[in-house]
Amino acid sequence: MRVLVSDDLAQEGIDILKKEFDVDVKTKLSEEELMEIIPNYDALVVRSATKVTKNIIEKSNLKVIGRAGVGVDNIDVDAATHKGILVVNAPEGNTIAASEHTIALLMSVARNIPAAVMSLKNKKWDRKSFVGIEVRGKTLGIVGLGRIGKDVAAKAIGLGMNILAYDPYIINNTLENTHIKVTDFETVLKNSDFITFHVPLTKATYHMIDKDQISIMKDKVILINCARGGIINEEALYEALVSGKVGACALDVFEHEPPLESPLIDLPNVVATPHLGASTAEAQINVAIEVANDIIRALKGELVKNAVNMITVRPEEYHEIKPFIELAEKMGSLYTQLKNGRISEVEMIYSGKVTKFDVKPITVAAIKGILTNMLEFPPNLVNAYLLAKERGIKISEKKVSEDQDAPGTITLQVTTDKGKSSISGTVFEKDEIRITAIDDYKIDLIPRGYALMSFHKDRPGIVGQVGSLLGNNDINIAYMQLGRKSFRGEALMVLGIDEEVPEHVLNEIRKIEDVSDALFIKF
Ligand SMILES: NC(=O)C1=CN([C@@H]2O[C@H](COP(=O)(O)OP(=O)(O)OC[C@H]3O[C@@H](n4cnc5c(N)ncnc54)[C@H](O)[C@@H]3O)[C@@H](O)[C@H]2O)C=CC1
Ligand SMILES: O=C(O)C(=O)COP(=O)(O)O
Repeated sequence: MRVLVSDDLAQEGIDILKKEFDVDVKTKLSEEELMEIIPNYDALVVRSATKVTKNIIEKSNLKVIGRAGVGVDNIDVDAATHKGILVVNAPEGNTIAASEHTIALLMSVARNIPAAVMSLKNKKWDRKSFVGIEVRGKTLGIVGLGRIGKDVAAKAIGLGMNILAYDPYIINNTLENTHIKVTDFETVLKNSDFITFHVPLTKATYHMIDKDQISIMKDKVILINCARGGIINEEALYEALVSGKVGACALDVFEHEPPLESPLIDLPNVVATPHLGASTAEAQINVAIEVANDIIRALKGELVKNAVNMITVRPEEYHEIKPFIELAEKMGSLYTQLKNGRISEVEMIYSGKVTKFDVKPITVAAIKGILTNMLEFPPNLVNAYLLAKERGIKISEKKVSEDQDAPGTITLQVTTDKGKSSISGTVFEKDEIRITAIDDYKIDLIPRGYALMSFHKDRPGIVGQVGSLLGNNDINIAYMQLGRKSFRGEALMVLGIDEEVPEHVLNEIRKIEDVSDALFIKF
């Protein structure tokens, strides 16, 4: 397999990848150049410089895109998901680097360090122009209280600052640090002397700071952006810096990088660095190793650690949940081999010990199984959910009987224009998976290899007739299961078989008196 690294990646990561795959490092490629070579690769590793556009993704045969860092705003994740390409990042390796850089920027602005350095290097001994302000006792507003935001808070508390934070997605009582006051956005903007941003660039955060937001801030507020250009509207910021409403700002990131034409960097009250937040020796080694290991896992089909566009399983639960994932996929596949009709709804019902897990990956596996027989290109765990939604299929899940000591069972219930039907399954000890019911028929089917299912009226002789037809065609029966709704009523026969059943044999079975249908199933 081949891996392309298209941005600067620490050698430690490249070495890990090279042990397993052919690795090419080609940086500073244009979109056209990348589009030309991308079909040759199974994996692409980037930082923030490469823009992984829809055009590139559509031309590719990639299985995984790795981001050696946190922000994935340079990758068209939707396009990747649609194509079933896994996106992974390395979210933990550069937290400290980014938060230390934020504090460095904060102190640089507060004490005019860059301008003072330049002045002295120009052989001036000017102490008057660079009188700074102390940060102790001042209020630092933190927008985005994730990994970096929290670490900045801890460091700023150490500097004696008061912290106001805004993050609508964190649960207040999960914060260990009681010195952080979590409040609403407006309160942070109105009451902070310094405001620092640690949110990802998304539709919701794009220009979250514009003219209106700046207008309610304290006069001479100091802004720090070490997260992403685009979070602050640069035009509005420029005006506010010129008018003095914003006293000063420190920027590590810009809407268009490099921002060499940006008038912002020429302003005296702007401290600017060229996207250095993650640029420490330690962080670069961390993220390179983190992403390289996930690329290896992804290309080997193993569980990845940091999936961006796939529901993942907690590593400590992986071994327990894995057989349920396999079972659900087989149940989904069995469903579409048995039934037809336009699917409008899929409901997954969980009971017993499986309810202790986050069951989303199991639901997605069932959807994958269903879609595999319906689509020209088989879906995977990355795009199955999206593809089902695009086809108007409503997906839901519920947990019933949460007795976690009971064996875990799953029921797949599908609604189509022809009605409702269901398949149930369970996992026995030693991860033995079984299909235990199809609609009202109770069975005990091992979903592996091949099976023949015949629907017929319960009467003596049918089993023998089917058996001899198979025997005459040299098809070996491994085991047999019978399920019936009532004595001499409708019945289902399941035969585990070692060979494929050709269509003409199926037709002969269908001609047997009282047999309503016969289907060959591949697991
Ligand atoms: N300058 C640099 O070199 C670096 C920049 N970054 C940037 O920093 C960002 C944050 O990184 P982490 O803290 O590791 O990510 P994280 O995912 O741990 O934290 C992001 C936080 O933002 C919050 N958030 C999301 N939308 C929000 C909104 N609309 N309003 C308020 N809060 C919102 C989330 O709930 C989350 O707690 C990254 O997305 C990346 O863009 C990260 C590393 C280095
Ligand atoms: O990790 C992030 O989000 C960063 O912004 C770091 O970017 P970089 O890898 O240094 O181009």
